[in-house]
Amino acid sequence: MSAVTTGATGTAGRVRQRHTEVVDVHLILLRGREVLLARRSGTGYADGLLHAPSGHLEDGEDVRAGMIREAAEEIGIELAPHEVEAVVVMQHRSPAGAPRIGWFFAARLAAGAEPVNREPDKCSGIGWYPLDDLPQDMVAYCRAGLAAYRAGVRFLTHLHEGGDTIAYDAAGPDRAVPLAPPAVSGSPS
Ligand SMILES: Nc1nc2c([nH]c(=O)n2[C@H]2C[C@H](O)[C@@H](COP(=O)(O)OP(=O)(O)OP(=O)(O)O)O2)c(=O)[nH]1
Repeated sequence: MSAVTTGATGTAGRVRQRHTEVVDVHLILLRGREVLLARRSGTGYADGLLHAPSGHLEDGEDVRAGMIREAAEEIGIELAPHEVEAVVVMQHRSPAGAPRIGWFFAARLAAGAEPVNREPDKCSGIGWYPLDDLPQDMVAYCRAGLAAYRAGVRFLTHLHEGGDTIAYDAAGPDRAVPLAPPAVSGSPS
């Protein structure tokens, strides 16, 4: 059996470009019914907006290891593998960007642990916000990811169209499209 390579010629002689996507990971760190959010600053993407602690997967990294690495790098929280649970997978796209695969992991703040802003050059501050009453000044897809988590929706797309804003806009179109019924009805514990 021959290997299929990017740019392989299809049966009709058409060159099929294999699609690739960046993978990013997002932490839903919970303290009771509050979630930790970080205000982006000086990064060139979504600056001024609240976002979950997050980052890009590195080459060869598994998604859970990437989440654990980002949590330590960005907020100084050391998580064991059994402490993080994959809760939402979302294909998302910025208004001017390419689609990405975003994984969201939930974790509970351990007793005695205290997150700190480890990347003040990229983040102007971190804080706790009510999961049931999320702030408006957020990255829209991230807010949709948290709302999906609350609703028990595990899989969704959130694909902006040109002209949308990266920021959540309560009056704008809702780009969240669930791909399966909620796994659990009601709020997660
Ligand atoms: N930097 C960047 N992040 C984006 C874009 N679109 C988009 O959804 N994101 C998301 C993915 C991640 O959740 C988050 C990026 O976090 P980050 O800038 O802290 O990434 P990182 O820690 O991996 O750092 P780096 O790879 O950029 O050096 O924002 C984009 O165009 N640029």
